[in-house]
Amino acid sequence: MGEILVLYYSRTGKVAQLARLVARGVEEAGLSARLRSVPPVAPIEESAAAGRAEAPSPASGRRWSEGPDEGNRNASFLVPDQGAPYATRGDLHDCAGLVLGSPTRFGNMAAPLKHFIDSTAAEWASGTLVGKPAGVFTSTGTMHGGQETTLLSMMLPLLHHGMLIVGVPYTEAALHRTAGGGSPYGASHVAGAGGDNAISEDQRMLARALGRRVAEVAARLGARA
Ligand SMILES: Cc1cc2nc3c(=O)[nH]c(=O)nc-3n(C[C@H](O)[C@H](O)[C@H](O)COP(=O)(O)O)c2cc1C
Repeated sequence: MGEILVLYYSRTGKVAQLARLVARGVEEAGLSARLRSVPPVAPIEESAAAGRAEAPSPASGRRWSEGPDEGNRNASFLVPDQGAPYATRGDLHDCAGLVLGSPTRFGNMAAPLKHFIDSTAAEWASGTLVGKPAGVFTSTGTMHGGQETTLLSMMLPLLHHGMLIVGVPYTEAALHRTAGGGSPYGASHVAGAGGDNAISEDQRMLARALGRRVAEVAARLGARA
């Protein structure tokens, strides 16, 4: 049981890009990453929740790329994310650690991710996630639009689940340098009002550092590749 679940919601692709960077960090630490997303919520939920194809298997040797903007740092992502398959609650049972990502919405996590978390009462009751390491990441439109409140609020349900919260330490040099996203509470990106900002080198390094750190802690707790 050596996989780290990278579970996210993304509407226009920024959090999805961060998720792939986090997954790379997990693999740099020698564990596998399972990338999963959650469906949008809509008044008629069934129509919003059509299935997605199975993910490429990390076991096949494929490394997670950083997504469609590789080589185009100025790409705009104002299109619906076509990201990872939707998570099942079984993914929570399987994982050795969890990294949770959401866009910031009104200073908080987005409803689709909260909706998924609210469906995990059975896992809370049975202690499925107790003692497993967890980290969080987000993307905002603006610099002071609530990255840290979102990251902190995302930790709350993880603490209720008994998870061990892992942040990003200041021994990561990029945390001192970054002029945008990235914080000791987790990885982040400032997308800009139109979503046009590319994920900066420091933000990329910090997203990978978060994935590495969750994986390293999971390994110390007994997870094996
Ligand atoms: C309903 C809604 C609320 C938002 N609230 C905030 C906010 O409070 N602060 C902020 O900086 N950006 C806010 N944004 C912008 C998103 O956080 C930003 O575009 C983010 O990069 C989207 O991530 P995604 O590309 O993964 O969907 C909001 C966007 C929407 C649609």
